[in-house]
Amino acid sequence: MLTLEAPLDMHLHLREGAMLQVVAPLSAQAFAGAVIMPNLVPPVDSLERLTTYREAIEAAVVPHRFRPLMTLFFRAYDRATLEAARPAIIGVKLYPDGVTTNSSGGVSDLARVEATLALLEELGIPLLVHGESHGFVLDRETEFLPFYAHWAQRFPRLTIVMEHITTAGALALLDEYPNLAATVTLHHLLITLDDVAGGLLAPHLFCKPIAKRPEDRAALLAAALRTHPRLMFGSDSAPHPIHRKEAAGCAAGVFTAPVILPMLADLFERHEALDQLQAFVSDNARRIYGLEPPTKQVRLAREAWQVPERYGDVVPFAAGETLNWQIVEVR
Ligand SMILES: NC(=O)N[C@@H](CC(=O)O)C(=O)O
Ligand SMILES: [Zn+2]
Ligand SMILES: [Zn+2]
Repeated sequence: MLTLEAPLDMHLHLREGAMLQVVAPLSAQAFAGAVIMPNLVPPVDSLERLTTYREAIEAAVVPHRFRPLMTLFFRAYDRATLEAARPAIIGVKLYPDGVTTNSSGGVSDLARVEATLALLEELGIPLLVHGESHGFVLDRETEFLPFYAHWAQRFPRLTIVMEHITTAGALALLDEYPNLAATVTLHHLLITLDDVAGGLLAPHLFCKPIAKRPEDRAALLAAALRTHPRLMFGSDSAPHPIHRKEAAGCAAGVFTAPVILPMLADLFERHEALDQLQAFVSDNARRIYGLEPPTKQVRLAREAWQVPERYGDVVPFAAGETLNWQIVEVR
């Protein structure tokens, strides 16, 4: 038996409409809260849109106790806009233009964001970043690291979260600047590029940033298992309908929401690190963001269950596989 207090998913895509209705309850059952990504079409870039979206999420998760921690899509907002939004958001999410799903209209010139970063620093609003360049696909995260380093230095009181890191290099950067934090996904602790493209092409494992080399995975896993104090769990669960995944031109995103806590329990158990899971899935995030999540105890037991092949028209990670752990009680 394993009990987790207020697990948090610090990077989550819930979408809108029918998809929201299918996926939101899955996260809301298992987690006390989640950081909700703003890359809708059009993006969540005003307080009005954000409020409407939060209300749609709250309606979709009834009766679960679940706090959506909202983010605004990065724009060159003025001070008044950020001050008004501050009580309603956990941070502002920066996407370089076109680097990932629904990121068009993101930042096209990273040299021109600094006035906004200065405002975020002054107002105490964290900056969350999809940190990839437009370079060669395996080098994109590495090529972005100098921007993180530069901003961390230039804005020492700004909390900068490197979202879904996939490389040993990004992890190393964490130790250089105390105002950097990072999220890591479940799938990047488990798979490498070989799982995506080394055999038959696996569209349901295709995501941005793409899974990297075995040594990157090993470094990420080691940091998660010993729970690096500035590393948080963020699933980046990113559902797409099956016709967008099993297609010429496969959409990027892995849908892990239904399997996260059982698979994390299994992974941490296999590495004799179950005692570290609480810090990784909750305590670190609470400390880094200064969060007080709703109380929620999630109990898992070592009982086998089979992952469904589909949730609506979305194929989950580990579809059809039998997992060793399952959630047995939520209080
Ligand atoms: N990770 C992904 O591959 N896709 C995400 C966007 C993102 O987080 O970059 C999505 O919204 O589908
Ligand atoms: Zn991203
Ligand atoms: Zn994401």
